[in-house]
Amino acid sequence: MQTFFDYAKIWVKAGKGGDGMVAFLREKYRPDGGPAGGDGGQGGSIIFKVDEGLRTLMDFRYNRHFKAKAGQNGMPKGMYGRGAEDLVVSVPPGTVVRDFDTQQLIADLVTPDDEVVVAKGGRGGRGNIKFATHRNPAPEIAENGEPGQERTLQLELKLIADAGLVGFPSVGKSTLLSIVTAAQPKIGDYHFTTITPNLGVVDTREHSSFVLADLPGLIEGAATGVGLGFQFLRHVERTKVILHVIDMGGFENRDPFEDYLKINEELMAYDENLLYRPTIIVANKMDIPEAELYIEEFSDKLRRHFADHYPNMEVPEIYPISAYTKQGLDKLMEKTAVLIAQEEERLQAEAPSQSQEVIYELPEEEADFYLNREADGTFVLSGKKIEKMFKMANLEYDESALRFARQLKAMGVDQALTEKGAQEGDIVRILDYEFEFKL
Ligand SMILES: Nc1nc2c(ncn2[C@@H]2O[C@H](COP(=O)(O)OP(=O)(O)OP(=O)(O)O)[C@@H](O)[C@H]2O)c(=O)[nH]1
Repeated sequence: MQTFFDYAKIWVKAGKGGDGMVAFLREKYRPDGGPAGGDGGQGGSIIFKVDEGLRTLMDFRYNRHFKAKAGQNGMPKGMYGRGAEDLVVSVPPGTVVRDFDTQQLIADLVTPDDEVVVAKGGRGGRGNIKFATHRNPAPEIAENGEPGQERTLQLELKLIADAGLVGFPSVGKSTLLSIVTAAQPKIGDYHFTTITPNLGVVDTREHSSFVLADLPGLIEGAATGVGLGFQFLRHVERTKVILHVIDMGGFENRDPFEDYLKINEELMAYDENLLYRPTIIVANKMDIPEAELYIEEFSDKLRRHFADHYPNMEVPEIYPISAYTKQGLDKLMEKTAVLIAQEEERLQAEAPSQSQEVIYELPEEEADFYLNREADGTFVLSGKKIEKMFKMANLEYDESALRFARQLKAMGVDQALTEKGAQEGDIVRILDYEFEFKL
C-alpha cells in the first residue's frame, strides 16, 4: 500500500480552562472574611502556523496527536490561575485544513506566517469572588474550567510550486527537474519521489529563483479519478506557469502532438482555467535525430489547432531542449522565471490584498439538550451545550450544585422531564453523573 505524504489525519485537543476556586479570606482580625477564590486560567489553544521551510506533511506521519495544556486552577486570596501556552504546530505553505467528520473547510494556509486557531482552549472557570452578590456575600459557588475544543482534522497539502512540469510518462520530466534544480538532498531523502510531486528550486542567472515541481502520473482518465493522476492534478492548480514537456524523439512511435492534446484534455477536464495558465511547450530529447522533423510537424499542427479552436489565444511558445546535452535549458528557465513574475504581477493586481486565508467556523450545535429514556427507565440528558455546562459545574459544593440545578431548570430540562412523564425520584443521567429528579 502506498502512502501519500500530502495527506494527513490528525487529532487535536485544546487545553481545558483552569477551575475557579471557592475560598475565603482568613485574616487575623477578620475571621469571616469575604470570598477570595480566584478564576482559573485560559486553556492553551492549538494553532497552525505556516513555516516556509516545510515542504510536505511528512512530520504528521509519526506525530498525529496534539494536546495543549490546561489552564492553572484559580487560587486563594483572589489569585488567578495562569493561562496555558498555546501549542503552535508548523505546517507547510499550501496546507488546507478541514474538519474530518464534517469535511468543513477550516483554513487555507497559504502565505508565510499565516496562522489559524484550529482548537480553542477552554475559558477559565470563575472563582467564588465573581459570584458574590449583595444578598449572597459569601457564596460557595465556583465554575470549573471550560473544556478545550477537540476535533479530528484532515490536512491536505496543495503544493505551491511556481511552475509545474506536466507530460506523459517517460518524456523526461524527472531528468529535467534533477538537472535544473540544484540537487536537493532533503528531497532525495524522502524515497517517495515517484509518487509525491518532486520539487526543486531553480536558480536563474538573470531573474529570481523559483520552485519547480514534477507532477507525474498524468494519464488518460486522471481527471475523472482514475488511477493516481487525480491526486497530482490537485497540485497543478496553484502553479503559475505550466511547462508541458513533450518527447520529440517520437518514443514508441507515439505522435507528440497527440500526446500534447491528451494531456491538455486531462488538465482541462480537471479545471478549464488551466487552459489560460501561461504555458511553455518544452520539446525535449532534441538530441535524437528524428526530433528535428517531429518538431516542425508539431509546431505546424499546434498553430493550426489554435487557429481552429482558439483563434483569440496566443499560441504557446515551443522551447527545444535536451535534458541529456543540456541544450536550451538556461533559456527555458530564464523564460519560465519571466512568465512567473508576470503572472505574479497579474495576480497581485487582481487581488491586491494577498491575505487569502479563508476561515469558516462550524455552526453551533442545534438544540440546548436532548432527552431520552433508556429501557431501565433512566432519563438521559445529552448534547454539547448541556454537557459543557455540566463539566463546568462544581458539584463539590451544595451551593454550586444548586446553581447547576437552576441552570438546568432555566434551560427547560425540568419541564421536558415532566412532559416525558418523569416522577419524583426517577434517575436522570448526564455523562457519568446521576441524580434524582425532584419536582
Ligand atoms: N535521448 C534523450 N533521452 C532523454 C532525455 N531526457 C530524458 N531522457 C530519457 O527518457 C527516459 C524517461 O525520462 P524520465 O526523466 O524518467 O521521464 P519522466 O517524464 O520523469 O517519466 P515518469 O517518471 O514516468 O513520469 C529516461 O530513460 C531518460 O534517460 C533527453 O533529452 N534525450
